[in-house]
Amino acid sequence: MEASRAALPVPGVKQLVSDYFTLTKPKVQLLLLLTTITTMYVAGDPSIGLVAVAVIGGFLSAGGAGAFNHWYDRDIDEAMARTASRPIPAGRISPRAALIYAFGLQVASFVILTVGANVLSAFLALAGFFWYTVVYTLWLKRRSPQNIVIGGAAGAVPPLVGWAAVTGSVAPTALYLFAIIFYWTPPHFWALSLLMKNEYERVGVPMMPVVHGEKETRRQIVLYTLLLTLLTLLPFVFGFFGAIYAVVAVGLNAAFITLAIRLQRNADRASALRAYLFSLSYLAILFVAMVVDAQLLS
Ligand code: HEM
Ligand SMILES: CC(C)=CCC/C(C)=C/CC/C(C)=C/COP(=O)(O)OP(=O)(O)O
Repeated sequence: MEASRAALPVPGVKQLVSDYFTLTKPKVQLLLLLTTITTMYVAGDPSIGLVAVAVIGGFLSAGGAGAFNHWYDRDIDEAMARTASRPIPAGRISPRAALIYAFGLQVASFVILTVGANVLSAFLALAGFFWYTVVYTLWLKRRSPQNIVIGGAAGAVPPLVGWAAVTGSVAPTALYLFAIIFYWTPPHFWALSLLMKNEYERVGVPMMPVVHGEKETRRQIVLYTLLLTLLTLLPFVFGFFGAIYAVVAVGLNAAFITLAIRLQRNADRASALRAYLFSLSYLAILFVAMVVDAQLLS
């Protein structure tokens, strides 16, 4: 017993800090927070202090949700090469500590947003946390190939948090931004899921390519990219944004549709990877274009 305990690696402080940071899914957070910050400048003229509050509050909430996801999925993460070295399956953080950390981060987020911004932004972040933990992670991820369509709504919440922090309300423009991320998520994730199909199949997660096949997944990617195109041009039609947004949106959508159609025709891994990587730039550039447009119009 003593011998096996002695054989376990004892993580140093640096490793531990890095592991707790990893639980928050920091790279995904970069894009989530970009959508929060840009939305705040579309909504109005926030102080740097308010932006900092929204960034910290948003990070803690989404980070708590990410930690919860690491906690619940530790069994399947252990069985997949991509995720086996994550802090919990690798044994560097205990499941109990991760779960306490997850709720601790969400509580901190609620307090910071309530005190530093307003209670509406705090409740919206809490709703995002609930949706990602309960609706996506606990309920849908292992049950339905529609998991990321419905569950993906959590990732679309950050603009609502940003908008509410600035204005104290949720206006139609904020709902449009929510809808854009909602329709962007399926092509973003399904392109990647084509590359991870075998692993998902092995651990029994019913992602689209596992349940309906790769051909149908590629068809759905084209379909959602077309829906996303229609949606991203609507704010322009309704006069929310001007010419700069329109030009950028048309260019981005043309590129995304081209990549989606190429993926459908070529059906190879390189095309799937290209579509996934482009999806990240697509969302970042679109949201930055909104700010440039909104700032120049005002
Ligand atoms: C249910 C919805 C979503 C699912 C299932 C999903 C899934 C994934 C997966 C599996 C990865 C691969 C990288 C990894 O292993 O962590 C990834 C990468 C990424 N996702 Fe998503 N995603 C979703 C929504 C979002 C949203 C809403 C955003 C931001 C607005 C986002 C931003 C990113 C970014 C920035 C990366 C690249 C991270 C890296 O390079 O490691 N995702 N996503
Ligand atoms: C406002 C708020 C609290 C939002 C939270 C939303 C949030 C953290 C979205 C992240 C989306 C994401 C990385 C999903 C991957 O989960 P996965 O379990 O399918 O991927 P994995 O296999 O890499 O763990």
